[in-house]
Order: sequence, then structure tokens, then C-alpha cells
Amino acid sequence: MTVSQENPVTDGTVFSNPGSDNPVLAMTDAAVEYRRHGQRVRALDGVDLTVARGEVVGLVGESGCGKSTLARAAVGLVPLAAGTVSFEGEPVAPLGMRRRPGRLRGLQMVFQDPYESLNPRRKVGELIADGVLLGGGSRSAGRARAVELLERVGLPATAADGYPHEFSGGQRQRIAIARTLAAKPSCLIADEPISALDASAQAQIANLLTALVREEGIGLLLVSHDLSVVRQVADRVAVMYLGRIVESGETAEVWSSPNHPYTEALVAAIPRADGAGVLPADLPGDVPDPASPPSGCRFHPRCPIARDECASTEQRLVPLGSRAAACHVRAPLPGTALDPAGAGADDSRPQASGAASLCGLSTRTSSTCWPARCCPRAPSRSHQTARSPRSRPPFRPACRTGR
Ligand SMILES: Nc1ncnc2c1ncn2[C@@H]1O[C@H](COP(=O)(O)OP(=O)(O)OP(=O)(O)O)[C@@H](O)[C@H]1O
Repeated sequence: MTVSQENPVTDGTVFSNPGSDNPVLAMTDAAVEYRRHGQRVRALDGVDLTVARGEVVGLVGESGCGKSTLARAAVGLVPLAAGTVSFEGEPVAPLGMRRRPGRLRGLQMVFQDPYESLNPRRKVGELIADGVLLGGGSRSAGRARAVELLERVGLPATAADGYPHEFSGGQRQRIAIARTLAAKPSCLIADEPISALDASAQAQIANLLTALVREEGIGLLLVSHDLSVVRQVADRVAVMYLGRIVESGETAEVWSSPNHPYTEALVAAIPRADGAGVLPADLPGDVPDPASPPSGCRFHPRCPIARDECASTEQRLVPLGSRAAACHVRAPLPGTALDPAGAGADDSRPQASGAASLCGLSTRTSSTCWPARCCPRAPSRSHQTARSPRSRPPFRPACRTGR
């Protein structure tokens, strides 16, 4: 995954984040605008994001941060006001799921409410077989494939003869996933696929999705409110705030040592076994309306470490080793007042951030941090950032022990 927002720096250097060299899905500088009461609402702003095959990318943030907008833009359900989205190297046209050209059938979406996306008047087997017929298969091939896919998602062959209302929420979500599999996807966008389900069904669907990623090499963008799920299943995570990505990186690293104060607050809010896990008192208020975003850093009115510059100067993602964060204090742009070379730097930020933000290079790379590529003084081995192993233990809903 790459999640980056380019940062034109005063000397002309452009930063971009490390990420996948060969993404199946790539958003570049993507923006989405809605119209509300004649006013433009920029719900997504300058977002870069990539998903590679066999990778789970988690997308988190409070309600109203723009996660669904990003997910819908990724599959072409809402048009872009700026930037591009490409799937397997070709642009994704905003045509809606049904009218999309055949080459986009490999990019599928799993919705929060499977009931809404399943026609209640048609048998489950027919709904799944549709995907096969669209791909040019025969009716009998469609039926056989539907049964095969139902078994693949853990349902019996007899489910093919039932109607969607005859199934539980978790089973309906399995049916919806089976239907997307009929199109032989290489990338799935799942927008809150488990939040409408009970705890046991949540675990089953989360594990099913990750099994599809690992076993079939599908790329998965997983949008979820549930940080504990994302923490357990995602290889990489992107944290959104008010239409922008404010932090990204390997999930385990972001969770264990968040660089952005917003990420810190989200991580602190994960319910823990000891009953702790509410948003800390120093994160007041709600996500502002994107129709009138705050000046400077969009998070500054709620930020416990904000300084004067945060209210006046916009901040974009700055690479911090294999990660990136958009924070004037933790990841200052070189040459700004909060640059460690200048006065007022925050000495508490991780070692990598100082190195990364000072180096000033522009290379994008997936397997090594950029100082290793570009800095003649960087020790080559110690700067290598290995990709996290793909195998993870299955998701368990009872495991909400926070950090
Ligand atoms: N069709 C629309 N018209 C106008 N504004 C919209 C529309 N859809 C979303 N918005 C606004 O865009 C912003 C982002 O909404 P979005 O649904 O993408 O956020 P989200 O992070 O997915 O929230 P949630 O988790 O509650 O679904 C919100 O301020 C929302 O009010």
C-alpha cells in the first residue's frame, strides 16, 4: 500500500511515501466534492492510496472522516473532483457497479448491509450465477460455480435454492461475498462489512475475507470503525481525518507507536479488558464539517499538542521511515519553524521521524526505507524495513485487550 500526499517543500523537493511497487488499485491525489445546499463539500482531499494483491489495507477514522467516500470513489461509485483512480493500471470510470466495463469486474465492493445489495426476489444461486453469466459462462456453469462459491464461503450447496431473507446477517454477508467472487476479483473494497453483524459473525466474516486475501491473492481495502479488527487483520493501515490521510504505515508499528496525535487518540480509545478505552479528555469535540474545515492542520482545534503554526500552516504527509504522518510537531517539514534544526521541535517523536523528515529525498520504495536508498550515511541493513509476514492468527472478537 502506498498512502501518500505529496508535499511540495520550499526547496522543490516532493515527498511521497513508501508503498507497493505493483499495486492493483491506486488512488492519486484523489478528491471528491459533494454539493450541499448549494455549497461545495470536499469530503476527500488529496489522497493517495494503493492496495497490492494479497494485502489487507485498513482504513480507519471517526464517523464523517470520509472513509465511505474514499471507498466509493475507489470503485467509481462517486466521481472524482480531482486526481485519479486506477485498477490494474487502467482508469476507473465513475459509472456505477452495473454499467462498468468488463475489465473492471475484477474490482468489487462488499457493502455494510448485504440485504440491500441482494435482490430479495431472486434465489441465492441465481444471484451468484449472474456474475458467471456476465463473464460469458453458461447457465449450468453458473449454477455449478454458485454452489462451489457458496461452499468456498462456508455455506452448504442447498443455500443456492434459498432466498436472501431466509438467511442470517452473517450468512447474507457470506452470500454477498460469494457473489463478488463470481467475478474473480483481484481487489475487494469492503465498506464496514462486519459492523452490522453480531460478534461471532463478525469474526467469521473477518476471517473469511482475510483467508481470501491470503489464499487467492486478492487485495482488500477494509473500511472499519472497529479498530481492534483492523489491528488484527490489516497489514497496513491508513488513518483518515476530515477527508485526508493523516498517518499510514505497517499496522503493528502504527498501533504500537502512533506518530499522529489523532492516531494516538484512536488507539487509546480501543476498548480494553480492564474497561479502559474511551476517547481521552484532551480530544474534545467532533470531526468538523468538511464544508468549512479548520485552517492550517485540520486536526489542530482538537489536538493536545498543537502549536501556533498548526493553526496557520497546512500539513501533509511526511515520510517517517516506512511510515508517514501529517503533523507539524511530530513530522515537521524541513525548513519550517518546527523542524528539529530550528527552534521548538518536539523531542519526544520517534527516532525515525527525525531522520526521515531531515533527509529530504523523494524516492518511493516498498521494501526499504528511503534513507537506505538515498542517504550515503545510512547503514544499509539497519534501515531495511521488511514487509510484515502475511500470516496472522485468526481474528477473535473477544480479544479486545487494546494495545
Ligand atoms: N451525498 C452526500 N452529500 C453531501 N455530503 C455528503 C454526502 N455523503 C457524505 N457526505 C459528507 O461527507 C463527509 C464524509 O462522509 P463519509 O460518509 O464518507 O464519512 P465516513 O468516515 O464514511 O463516515 P461513517 O463512518 O459515518 O460512514 C461527511 O461530512 C458527510 O456528511
